[in-house]
Amino acid sequence: MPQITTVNPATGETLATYKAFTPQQVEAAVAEVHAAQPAWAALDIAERASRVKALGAAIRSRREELARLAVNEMGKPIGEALAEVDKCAWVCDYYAEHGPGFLADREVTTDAERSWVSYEPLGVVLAIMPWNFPYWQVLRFAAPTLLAGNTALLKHSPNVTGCALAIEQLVRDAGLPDGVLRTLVIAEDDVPATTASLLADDRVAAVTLTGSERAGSAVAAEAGRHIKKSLLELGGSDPFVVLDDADLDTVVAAAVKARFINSGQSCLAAKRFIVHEAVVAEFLDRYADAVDALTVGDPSDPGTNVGPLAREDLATALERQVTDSVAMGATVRSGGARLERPGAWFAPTVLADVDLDMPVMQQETFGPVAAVVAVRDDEQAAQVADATTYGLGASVWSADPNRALAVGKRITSGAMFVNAVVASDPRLPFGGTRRSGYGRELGEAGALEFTNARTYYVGAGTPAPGPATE
Ligand SMILES: O=CCCCC(=O)O
Repeated sequence: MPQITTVNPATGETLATYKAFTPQQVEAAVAEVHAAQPAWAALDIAERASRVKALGAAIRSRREELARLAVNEMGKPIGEALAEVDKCAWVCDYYAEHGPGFLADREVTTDAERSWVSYEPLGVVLAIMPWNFPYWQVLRFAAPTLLAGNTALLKHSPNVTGCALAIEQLVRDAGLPDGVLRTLVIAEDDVPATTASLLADDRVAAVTLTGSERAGSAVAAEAGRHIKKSLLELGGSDPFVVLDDADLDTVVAAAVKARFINSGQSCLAAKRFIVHEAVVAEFLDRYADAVDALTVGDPSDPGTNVGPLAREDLATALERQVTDSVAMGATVRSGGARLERPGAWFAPTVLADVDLDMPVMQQETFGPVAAVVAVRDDEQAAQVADATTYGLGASVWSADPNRALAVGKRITSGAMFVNAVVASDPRLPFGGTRRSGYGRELGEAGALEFTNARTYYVGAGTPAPGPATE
């Protein structure tokens, strides 16, 4: 049987080897998760909420250990790994408290004696998840989706197999019934065929995927073939627009955070910095200095700001995007190249003199690379910000929030932030438009996403219940 070997991207050293599931093991997991769903859904929602709350507590109780596992498997700096674990516990608490209200029946006045909408689970949901936030991406799906009475099959990225198995164990430790969530360990080469057969299986009702456009398109096509619901959370090339009245102290600090979180490997990181020409020179000087001051190094050291990329192929792809853009005329203001050390390292990079047709503007850059482009006015800022196939997040910075909003409203995105770094929040819906995907996670929308909004209608002419007449 194929094996999965996890590698520490900071050192290139092997961490662990896992046996991939046999087809029989996959079948057993599907059968278990399918069999568990009706009983789980039949529990009172308050009971399911208390189990989701317990999941949050289980996550908190293993905070350090979980964070270290993510550091080792995908190179996330430890401070960010701890914050990710905390956010997972928060999303469990949030849905345990608010989910029952979101999922409660809603009475609707019609011609009926009584009519209402009930939010009922779809069944088994397949979750295909990425390595970049190995816990958060799973928990933000799982907390509301399980609470709604669904069960889940998790197909995680092979490079974070340890994290994937830890999540399954946490669900067990928290006392959720067996089979509410199972992790499938699938070797990379077997993923397309296994996914296709899972989506063809009548026991699987829906799929959610966070990942690349290529994977999202293939999975959604397969789900569509079988008339199954899909949710796609794909890439992004978020604009960070700086107007000429913005406070540069605030903006420069925010621009560092917005681009270099998770060593630049985030769908909703700002990637294109669109700066008014009146302030672009000063912005660039200060931004390049701030980026040069970042500590790049051992991700297990609390002082580290930027760690390695999660895999060698990611570093190679990023290097190509940078060198091709430089060949087309971009100027390197910071970094600009791989770092010569074992592992998948790329220097925090700022590129100036960027044009719209360069790879760093046309494609998603999944690593620590910021592209800065100058614009002459608000009109051009909005146009350049919107000149992308993506539509995940966007931020606009100005001393005048109304001016920023006027620009922001002309940009297509799932989230528009003014004078704040784009970030997901359990209380607010999260998701994309255009090639960033569709569907919403988090907030009330996330609680309802994998439910059947079922209409109940009891006609006005319904005879009152009473003894049967002959
Ligand atoms: O790649 C996507 C990252 C999403 C991170 C978040 O939800 O905060």
